[in-house]
Amino acid sequence: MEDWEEGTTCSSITFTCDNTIEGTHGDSWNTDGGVPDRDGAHWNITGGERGGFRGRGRGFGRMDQSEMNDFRGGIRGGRGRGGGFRQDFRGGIRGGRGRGGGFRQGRGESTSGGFRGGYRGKDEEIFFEGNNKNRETKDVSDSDKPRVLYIPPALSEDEDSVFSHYETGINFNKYDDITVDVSGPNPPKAIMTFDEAELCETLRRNVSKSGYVKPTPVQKHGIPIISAGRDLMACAQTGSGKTASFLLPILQQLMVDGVAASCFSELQEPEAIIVAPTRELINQIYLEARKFAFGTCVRPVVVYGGVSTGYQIREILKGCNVLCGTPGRLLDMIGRGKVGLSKLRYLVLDEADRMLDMGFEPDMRRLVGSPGMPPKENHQTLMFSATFPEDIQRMAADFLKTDYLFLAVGEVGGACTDVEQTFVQVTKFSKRDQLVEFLKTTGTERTMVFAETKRQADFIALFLCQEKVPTTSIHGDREQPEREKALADFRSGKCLVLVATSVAARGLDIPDVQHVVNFDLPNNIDEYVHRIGRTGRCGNIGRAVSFFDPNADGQLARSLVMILSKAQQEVPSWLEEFAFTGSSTTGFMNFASTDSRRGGSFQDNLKSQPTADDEEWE
Ligand SMILES: Nc1ncnc2c1ncn2[C@@H]1O[C@H](COP(=O)(O)OP(=O)(O)OP(=O)(O)O)[C@@H](O)[C@H]1O
Repeated sequence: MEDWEEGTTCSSITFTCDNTIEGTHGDSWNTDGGVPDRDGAHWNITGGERGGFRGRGRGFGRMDQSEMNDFRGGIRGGRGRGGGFRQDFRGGIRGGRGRGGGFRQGRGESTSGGFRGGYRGKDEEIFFEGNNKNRETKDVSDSDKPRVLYIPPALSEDEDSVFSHYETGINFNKYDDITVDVSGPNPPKAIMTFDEAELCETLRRNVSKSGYVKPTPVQKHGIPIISAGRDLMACAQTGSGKTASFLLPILQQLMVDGVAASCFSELQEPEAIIVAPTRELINQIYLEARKFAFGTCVRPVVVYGGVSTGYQIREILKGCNVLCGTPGRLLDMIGRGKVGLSKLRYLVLDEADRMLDMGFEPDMRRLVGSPGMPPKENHQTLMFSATFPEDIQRMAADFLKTDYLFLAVGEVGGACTDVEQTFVQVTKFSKRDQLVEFLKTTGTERTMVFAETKRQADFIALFLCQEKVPTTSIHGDREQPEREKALADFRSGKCLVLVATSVAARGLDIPDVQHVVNFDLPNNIDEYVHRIGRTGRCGNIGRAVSFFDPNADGQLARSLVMILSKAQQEVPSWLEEFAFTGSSTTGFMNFASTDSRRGGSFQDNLKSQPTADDEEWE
């Protein structure tokens, strides 16, 4: 058995609203007396003296407001290991997390007042432990990466499930009115219909089975640009079909060239690599690729953290033409010699501005500098996002041929105009009540609630469960099976509310999300644009409600006013006043008006704002 081969799979846990958490291995998550850590020790979560969140027997719903809102100072404890949502709804909550990456705190250290500087975890693999029998016995210093055993459930091959999709909305045809600007030398002519794309028969059929009748603007322009062999930086609003705009021309070309997956090689050399910043997003892109490639000989594969490496290697070795991955796992596969780059023809960066900001840029440089990677002149590089700050555009040019095309559909970095944005002025102590009030108005409609931190997300989820709102949560401290289950429960409607950190802000395409609530506003405007873009997708109408706390969110006010005005939405007078007379005059307006090669932007301050969280992205 090779080093990467792992035998055991783990089961998922259940996160329910009846104040219980169940592990399917029979683990109890009752924190009475503390949560066992990986060494079998217990850390105390009950001691007020040690900053403990006084948990036992105390319902979250019965906390007073200052505790709820000030829990940052009141939670302590390192992170134990073991799968499951280490939280006791009766009051306990886990604290800091002991993992290899970033600047995270070690096990057993207090999170209160701790430095949360880990931008993203590098050593992303987590040993998912259902019980002690599965525990990794390797010396931690030898491998601080505990082995991941999780294998995702097998995907259905049933056509109905492969092609399941949601309907386009009433504003789908309004996409045609959006101004499109293509800059750069000799752009090819746009197509107006999918017929003009001259797709192979199977691809054409798959497009039609996906419910696509006519292309969106980014598809009308993006497809011929990619088919013409050009490099591309494309910016189009959230939910407007960027994924198909790169998948279709890539698959089309691979099919024309007769590319077919082969399992007769220990080294797989994909023709296309697609990278995205989060596990859920790359998995979604993979599912789209699998859908469009259905019934063809082109085989997409996905690799991302939190899943058994051995399982993913076996998947790659079955044949791999289009490899979708988060950067860490992708580089790992290349480093292990399972993936070769010499046949690479397409490199796609989805959420490209995120992939090139300070969190992922080194990995992207490592990827393009990997042995065997053809020089940029010999492959196409394609970048997509709804936001493209100028400084990132300039840096992105390093990865592109000099004659790349810049495609701007509507305002670069603008919010989706189908999302009605409202703002409620709050204090940090009134947010919880405001959220409950708001959720009373949404009935059975699906809502995503964004919180600043993982702990905040847990607290809100827990609180809403106590309020009998079926809620789940997704963030970087949840193990992969939990993350996948949370998304599945939200997608299926089992949970009407998904509380999330920024890990779910970009790209996720979940049907019928009618509302987004910014319980905490993000600290940069691009993230705001992506978050509210989880609703109002593909011509559907959505609503975003943001809690604006002047004490915390002042620096965002000017950018918000700009975003609202550009989306032709009403700007609350108090927000405008605050933006231009208050303390926010140094605010960032971190979006470009156009192709950076033309100059002239709305950027007051060109610094790209990193996402200020300690989130585990990939
Ligand atoms: N031409 C089309 N006709 C009908 N539906 C489409 C079309 N193009 C895309 N869609 C659907 O629209 C939804 C949004 O597409 P997609 O996820 O690619 O958006 P996006 O632009 O990448 O968004 P984000 O910026 O949030 O990542 C998906 O469900 C997709 O299947």
